[in-house]
Order: sequence, then structure tokens, then C-alpha cells
Amino acid sequence: MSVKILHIDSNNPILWNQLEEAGFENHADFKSSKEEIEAKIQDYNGIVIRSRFKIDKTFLDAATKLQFIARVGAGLESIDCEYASSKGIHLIAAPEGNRNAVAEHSLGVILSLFNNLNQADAEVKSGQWNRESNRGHELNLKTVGIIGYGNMGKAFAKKLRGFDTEVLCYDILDNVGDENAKQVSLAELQEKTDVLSLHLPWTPETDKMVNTDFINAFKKPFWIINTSRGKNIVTADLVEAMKTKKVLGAGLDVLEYEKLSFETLFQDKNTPEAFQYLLESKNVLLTPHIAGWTFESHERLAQVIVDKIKAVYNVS
Ligand SMILES: NC(=O)c1ccc[n+]([C@@H]2O[C@H](COP(=O)([O-])OP(=O)(O)OC[C@H]3O[C@@H](n4cnc5c(N)ncnc54)[C@H](O)[C@@H]3O)[C@@H](O)[C@H]2O)c1
Ligand SMILES: O=C(O)[C@H](O)COP(=O)(O)O
Repeated sequence: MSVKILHIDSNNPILWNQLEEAGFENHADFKSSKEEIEAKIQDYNGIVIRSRFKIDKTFLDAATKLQFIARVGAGLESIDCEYASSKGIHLIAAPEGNRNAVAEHSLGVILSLFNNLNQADAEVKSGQWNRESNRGHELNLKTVGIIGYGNMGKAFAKKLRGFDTEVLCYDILDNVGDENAKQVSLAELQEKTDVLSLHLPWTPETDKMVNTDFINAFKKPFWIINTSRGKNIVTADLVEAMKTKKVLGAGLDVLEYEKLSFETLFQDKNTPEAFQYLLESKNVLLTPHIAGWTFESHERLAQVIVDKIKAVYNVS
């Protein structure tokens, strides 16, 4: 067997080493541009990627010997999956690798927002002892609404067991509810939810899903957690809702502006006003797309990918 694999992003060494041990031929190119990789992809049978660039039709047409695309992660929006499948290319992803990290992160964000942990910590460290303004909330008896009940949503619901919360989920697929979450209509979720957590992919249907109309359909003021993709929320609309206190707090691991250079976002005179509001709000917790980024997930993602590549070639 001679299967040539091109790795275009760095991953846990388990991935490279175990593939090598199993007889696969590894090659690395972490620096070349999409065009440069496109020019040589016809030599490879497999590509291992995170999300450095889009695997589009042009790229796939150039990849005449490609048998698999292994995405070391969950989100598939940077791959033209339909076109790849039409060419018989195996699509491999590893949501099993980072779903526990995302679930724990989401829980941590809620508890942190509810208890003003960041604000209280910063105040104590700057010599302020404010108890009343840091009075918290409890998850107990609240209703958590999860939109997108797949790998991430389910893992998160499981973590909520033990908090005495009602957990509702909404998904376009039927019958996805389980012992950890009751599947309901979007309208029912919007009626009952206190904490909304998004676990959707980014697709033409989910793009800008959380906008003013969507937010106004909620019956109660609510908190929002987004670990899915930034463009699923219209940030300006979210900020307007925060100003009127319809949205009580937000934990955003992903940002609408994420693909801009982060330095540019800060230095540019055109910094979006909504982003500025997020930066200045104490009830907003911002993290740099790290929900799934743990030491443990790094290792697990690699192992899942190795196992799935081996399965494609029936290698034990
Ligand atoms: N922040 C991070 O570090 C991190 C890590 C992993 C995944 N993610 C994000 O989480 C997303 C979800 O991952 P997953 O593995 O759970 O995916 P998944 O495919 O297992 O689950 C997504 C669910 O959303 C549902 N869905 C799709 N479109 C919908 C719509 N318009 N309305 C309602 N439901 C809809 C699907 O039916 C599916 O059940 C990824 O695509 C990625 O964007 C982020
Ligand atoms: O979809 C995922 O697995 C996470 O969001 C990580 O994405 P990244 O590999 O693009 O950082």
C-alpha cells in the first residue's frame, strides 16, 4: 500500500506517528499558499487539514488522486463537501475529539457569566470589594435552550445533568431529543429559554440566524452563549438587544469579525461599533475560539483522525 498524505496544518504528533507506523506516507507543508498546494495536490491520495483555506471546486478538480479529506475538527464549512462526495472522496471529521471540550467550556462560560467571575476577580485585584454589584444567578431551575442538537449540543446537555435545569433543544432534524434534552419547536424554545446556547454549523440557513426578529421572539430576557460560528449572530443586533436588556449577557467564543486580522480590528479606525460595545461590557465574555482547544482534545482529535483514515483503507 502506498498512500501519500499531505498535512497542511500542524497537529498532535500522534497523528503523524501512528499513520507512519501503519505504513502511510506522510508529507508536511504548513506554509505554502492555497495556490501552491493546489499546484501539487495531484500527487496526493489524502489531505489532512484544520481550516487554513477553503477546499473548493477548483482545488478538488486539481486533486485528481485524492481519496480522502481529513478535517481535524468539527466544522466543515471550509470544504465543498457535496462536490467532494460527488467525486467519491471520503470526508473524515473528528467532532468526537473536541465535543467534550466545547461542552465543558460552554458550562464554564455560563457559570462565569452568572457569577460575574471575571468582573469580580478584576475588581478584587484592583482593590475593590464589591459584593452587591457582583450578586450572581443560579442555573438551578432555569431553562437552557440548545439550538443545533448534534455532537456539541448533546455533549453540552449531558454536562447540565445535575444542575436541576430544564434542557430544551431545537434542530431541523426530527427525533434528536434524548434523556438529556427535550426536543421542542423553535417557538417553544424561544418562549421558555433563560440561557440560549448555539451549537449549529455555519450554513446559508444558519448565517445571521440570530438577528433582531429572532431575539424579539424570546419571551423572557435571556443569556446567550455562542461556541458555533460567529456569523450565525448579527453582532449589531445582539448589541442592540443587550442595550435594552433583552439579552442579559453573552459568552462569545466565536466572532462575526473573526476572519479579519485581530490586530486590524483593534487598530483600525473603522472598528465596528458593536465590537467596541462588546469589548467594554462587563456582562460579555469573549474568548479567541478556544472552546474546543484543550490539551486533551488536541490528542483525541488526532487519534480519531488516525482511526478513521485507517478504517478507510481497512488497516488495523
Ligand atoms: N468553538 C469551537 O472550538 C468549536 C469546536 C467544535 C465545533 N464547533 C462548531 O460547532 C458546530 C457544530 O458541531 P457538531 O459536531 O455538533 O455538528 P453536528 O452536525 O453534529 O450538529 C449540528 C446540528 O445542527 C443542526 N442544524 C443544522 N442546521 C440547522 C438549522 N438551520 N436549524 C436548526 N438546527 C440545525 C443539525 O441538524 C445538527 O443536528 C460546528 O459546525 C462548528 O461550527 C466549534
Ligand atoms: O470546528 C471546530 O472543530 C473548531 O471550531 C475548531 O476549528 P479550527 O480547526 O478551524 O480552529
